[in-house]
Amino acid sequence: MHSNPIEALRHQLATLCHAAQKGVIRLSTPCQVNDMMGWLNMQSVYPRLYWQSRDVGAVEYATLGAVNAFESLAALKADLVALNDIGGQQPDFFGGMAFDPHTPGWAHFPACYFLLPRIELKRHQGGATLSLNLRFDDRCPSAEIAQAHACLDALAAEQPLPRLQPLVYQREDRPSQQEWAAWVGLVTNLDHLMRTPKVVLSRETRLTTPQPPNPWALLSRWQSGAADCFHFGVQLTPSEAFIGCPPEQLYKREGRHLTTEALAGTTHRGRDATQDQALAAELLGDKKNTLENQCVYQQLLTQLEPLSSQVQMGEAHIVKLRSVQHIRRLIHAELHHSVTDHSLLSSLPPTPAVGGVPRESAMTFIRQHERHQRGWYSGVFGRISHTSSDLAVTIRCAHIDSEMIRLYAGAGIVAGSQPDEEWRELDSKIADIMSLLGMG
Ligand SMILES: C=C(O[C@@H]1C=C(C(=O)O)C=C[C@H]1O)C(=O)O
Ligand SMILES: [Mg+2]
Repeated sequence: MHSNPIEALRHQLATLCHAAQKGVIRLSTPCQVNDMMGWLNMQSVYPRLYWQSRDVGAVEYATLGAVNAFESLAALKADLVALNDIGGQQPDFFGGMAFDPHTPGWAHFPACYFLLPRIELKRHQGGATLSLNLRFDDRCPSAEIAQAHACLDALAAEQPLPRLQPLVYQREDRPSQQEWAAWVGLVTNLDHLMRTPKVVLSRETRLTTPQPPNPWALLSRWQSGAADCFHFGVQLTPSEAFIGCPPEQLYKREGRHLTTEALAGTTHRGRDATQDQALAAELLGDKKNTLENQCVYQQLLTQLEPLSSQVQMGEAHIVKLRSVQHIRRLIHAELHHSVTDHSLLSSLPPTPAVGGVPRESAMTFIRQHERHQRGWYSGVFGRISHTSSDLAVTIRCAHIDSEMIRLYAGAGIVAGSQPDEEWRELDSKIADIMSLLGMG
């Protein structure tokens, strides 16, 4: 990126008459960028965050710093209401949530964390825009302006991402395959199935390595092979990153209109088109996989019913990803006027795509058995604003720190689940990222 956009923002900031300002002020300028992650990787301001939704040609966001950060949905909601009362442009908030706020998660990841970025680089079909957010509330306005100046001064030029090197690592799975088989046995025990028809069990795969890869270089490669997925990355601090390419939407809200989906039920990809289609047809007709999907849509319909004036569900169809295929059903709803992102995020996650049915007894099983910390795996990540919100379920993801990469995968255990098949399903869910790590 050239220095002119930064100059342009400096100029706007210098001529801003802050005495007359209230709420969030956004200064923007057009700019040029080649590689959003190549830009992000060079910056020294944290948090560094990347988000791109799943739709074709979806806007890409790369953000730096935080004007505000919220560690509870209630605090975020209060702020959205306050800003809307002031009027004017309504900003985007970015962030995520852990799978289970009631168990200890990852050390530096709060159970809920959404931020209003200081700097936002946005790439859309027509080009790119660099924006600077300022906030005029009870804080000292001149300190706010000084901080904004300091942030602009810290911006560095984009550079190509480093090359990925083939990774040398030691692998350790938690649970082991043997423990996994025992858990699947417990969940598929008839008595247990009567009370808890589905539990999504998960595995943490630790890859210990002397030199972990650059998370942005890895995400960039991963993204290029995962076109039909969401793409996200976040570094709250320099030493840790959480990245992923999830195929699953938690929900998208445009005004009162909500779109969500039941994505569950899995098979692998075929060797050729004929085998691939045969596997897809088999998946759609399979009893165990149909049940996995049904558990998800039934629960979503039940939860949306009191929040909506109308709920509709589409036909079951197949989603083909690089290494797996899934069953999906889309759901549309018209939300009642009182329903906010706070209400949606308080009721929908964790969906039975990552938790189970009934939710509480599935969670109890998971809390009693899983010894790894899921943290933000199988949680939520995305963008929230007054007018529209867009959130993914954080599956197909990796946590990277200075010593290891942690990969996560889960599988819905229902009547008919076989331990070895479900274990293989876990492996196919991490196959994309494993091949990138091996290849360098
Ligand atoms: C839990 C994950 O995926 C979920 C489980 C699936 C299944 O068991 O068939 C399929 C998609 C998701 O609902 C994961 O990828 O980690
Ligand atoms: Mg499954």
